Amino acid sequence: MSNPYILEKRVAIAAVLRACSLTSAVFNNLVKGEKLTKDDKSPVTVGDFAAQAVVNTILAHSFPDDPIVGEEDSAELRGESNSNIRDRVVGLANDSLTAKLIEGEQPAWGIGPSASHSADDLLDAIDRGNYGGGRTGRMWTLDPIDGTKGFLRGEQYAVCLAFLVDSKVQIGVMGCPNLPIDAANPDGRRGCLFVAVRGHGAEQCSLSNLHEHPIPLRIPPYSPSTFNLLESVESAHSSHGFNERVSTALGITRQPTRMDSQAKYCALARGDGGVYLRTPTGVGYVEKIWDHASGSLLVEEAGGVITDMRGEPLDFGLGRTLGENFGVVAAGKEGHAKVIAAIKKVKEEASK
Ligand SMILES: Nc1ncnc2c1ncn2[C@@H]1O[C@H](COP(=O)(O)O)[C@@H](OP(=O)(O)O)[C@H]1O
Ligand SMILES: [Mg+2]
Ligand SMILES: [Mg+2]
Ligand SMILES: [Mg+2]
Repeated sequence: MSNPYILEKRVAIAAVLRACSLTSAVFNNLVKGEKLTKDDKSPVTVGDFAAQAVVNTILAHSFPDDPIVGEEDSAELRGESNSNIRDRVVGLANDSLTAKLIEGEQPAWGIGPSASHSADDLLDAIDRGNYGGGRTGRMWTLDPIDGTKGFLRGEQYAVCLAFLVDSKVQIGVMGCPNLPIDAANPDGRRGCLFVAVRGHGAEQCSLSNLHEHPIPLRIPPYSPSTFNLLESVESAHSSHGFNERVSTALGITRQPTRMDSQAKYCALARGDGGVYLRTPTGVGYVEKIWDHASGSLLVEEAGGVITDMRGEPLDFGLGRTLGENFGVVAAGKEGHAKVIAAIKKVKEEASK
């Protein structure tokens, strides 16, 4: 069957590419004071706000009735105390939207030299991301910069966009501007785009040239000699201690690969690491759908399995969060079964 969502895929790729150029420019030139701290104490930069404004503006042009669950909102930018940050966000978003069209892009998508927007329009675009989510209908979910802490540290981050119908992810697009194109050559060229379409596979290509070496992604069969953990850099996001016990129970000798953002799903999908393991740290944090939607489809379309730590599927139909889920386990089929068994063993031992 052909992909029924061709336009959605093309627009999503265009939006993520523009957002990646924007975030890369900020990454290379982040000026002190261009970030805020949110109520939950997490950081947000001018790059996060501007990237959400750009992606939501582009989505609104092609799909004006589609709701969006986006991570950021514009409340902090509207007050006079942050007017310098607001001006920078507006400037960045307009620079991105008005950049000249590249092959495959259409002016009707709200981009190109005449697509300048007012500050109010761009703040409103950010707030198009305030949809509460739900079980039925079309919707998008966006993480304009996933791994903001990695972004600020100068490490990995990802622009992540997913399109869902009836709470099932149909398209996942992720841009990883700092990820080496070839994992075997970590000092080589960087910047990858990952695209997954349900029922149509997953592929990686270069962010700078979509025609350059598109690689179909397939998680390789389980192999004890190469299998290791992909986990958060931040120990507050995933329990490094619990992960280590699971690793030991699996007899893994390789060190975990620590990486920020959904770039972990991308690494897994191309066979670079064995399992993405995210284990709750016990502070009652509830996972957000934008942190996993696009990555989950990438893993599935690369032949893998994704569940929580109990082996339950992730449910993207519960609202903006994944609700009562317990972490994330994503791996190839055989590796996934082994990890779920190891988690059970570690939990049983802990309760003795
Ligand atoms: N206590 C916590 N437990 C799990 N995830 C958390 C968390 N606090 C924040 N996060 C999420 O972890 C994401 C980064 O994941 P990772 O650790 O894999 O890089 C953050 O995304 P943002 O950077 O988009 O805010 C944020 O949504
Ligand atoms: Mg954040
Ligand atoms: Mg995130
Ligand atoms: Mg984010």
